[in-house]
Amino acid sequence: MAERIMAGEVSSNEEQFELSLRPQRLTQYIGQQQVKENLQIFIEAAKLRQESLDHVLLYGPPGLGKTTLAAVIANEMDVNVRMTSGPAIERPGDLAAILSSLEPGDVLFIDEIHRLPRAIEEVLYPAMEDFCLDIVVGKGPEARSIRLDLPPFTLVGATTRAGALSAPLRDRFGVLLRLEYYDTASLADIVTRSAQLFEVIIEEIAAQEMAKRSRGTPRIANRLLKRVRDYAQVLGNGMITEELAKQALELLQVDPRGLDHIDHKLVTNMIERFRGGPVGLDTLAASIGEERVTIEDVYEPYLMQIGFIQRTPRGRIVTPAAYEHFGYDYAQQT
Ligand SMILES: Nc1ncnc2c1ncn2[C@@H]1O[C@H](COP(=O)(O)OP(=O)(O)OP(=O)(O)O)[C@@H](O)[C@H]1O
Ligand SMILES: [Mg+2]
Repeated sequence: MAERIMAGEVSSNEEQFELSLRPQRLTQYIGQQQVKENLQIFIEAAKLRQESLDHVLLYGPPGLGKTTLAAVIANEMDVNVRMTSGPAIERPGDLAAILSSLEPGDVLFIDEIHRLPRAIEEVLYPAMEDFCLDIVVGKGPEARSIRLDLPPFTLVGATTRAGALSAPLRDRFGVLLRLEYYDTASLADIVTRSAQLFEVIIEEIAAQEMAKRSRGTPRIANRLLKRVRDYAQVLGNGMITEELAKQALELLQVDPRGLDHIDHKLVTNMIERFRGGPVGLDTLAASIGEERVTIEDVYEPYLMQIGFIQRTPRGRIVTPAAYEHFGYDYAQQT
């Protein structure tokens, strides 16, 4: 399947590209004002006390900058960051090895922390709480548990679904930060900053046009910039003007609200075949030939975020705003 441009998730060949655009310090990290203000205070306080920063849980939809922020936190604390993810840690010993290799104050970043197996989570509890590891040595009646001290460290966990985290794990984080979708102004700043890093000249209106279509997500904004830059080099003189940006975005089939052909298919299907709903998730999934979870986790959240689809006890419904956007007459359907 072709990679979807408007997906919030990272695509397979994108990591190097993203790395080159990552802000390093809090001042370069655009938007998320409240998150930054809180972090600034906690970081400063920890530094004053010469302690490690409290454990931090970052949660929010994909592509909003959780991984980036974890690295920024380490930079601001002047420590190293060690990056891993829930699915990558298979045995308790893997985690023990990582923990015991940390330097005092280091940041351990665990992405997709909700996917950590339970047995491994249990190794984390004493590590987070008392900076120690409980290790069982020997077998059978000879077995005994010994306690190993760890250097103080900061666990930064990231998840797209805070609700999927077990309560005991969630409770061990001192700082919970929820990343929000970005507003257009912040996204335009991100596009402009990235363009500078690429050494591409971009008109402010063009940056705004791209920002509006980025679904509140920096990852998508940077991805659109990359594509539009290609058009600018091939069709223009390399400069991204308003005119060129609009033309390129049209060729990429991204509409003015950041919706693509998949969103289009989902909503128009609901309008044409189900009179705008209510329609149950399973029925909807079958009608467009998709998995139920894909609709729930990937297609639907942004459409709900902009108020085009609503969830009701009897199923999903299409709102008047969506009728208008896709050129349907709402009055005629009801
Ligand atoms: N606040 C920001 N300012 C500037 N650029 C940002 C910001 N947040 C994210 N980005 C850019 O967006 C891209 C995606 O960010 P990142 O990989 O940190 O997202 P994520 O939340 O970890 O996503 P995922 O949930 O998929 O792991 C990166 O290339 C990063 O440079
Ligand atoms: Mg990430």
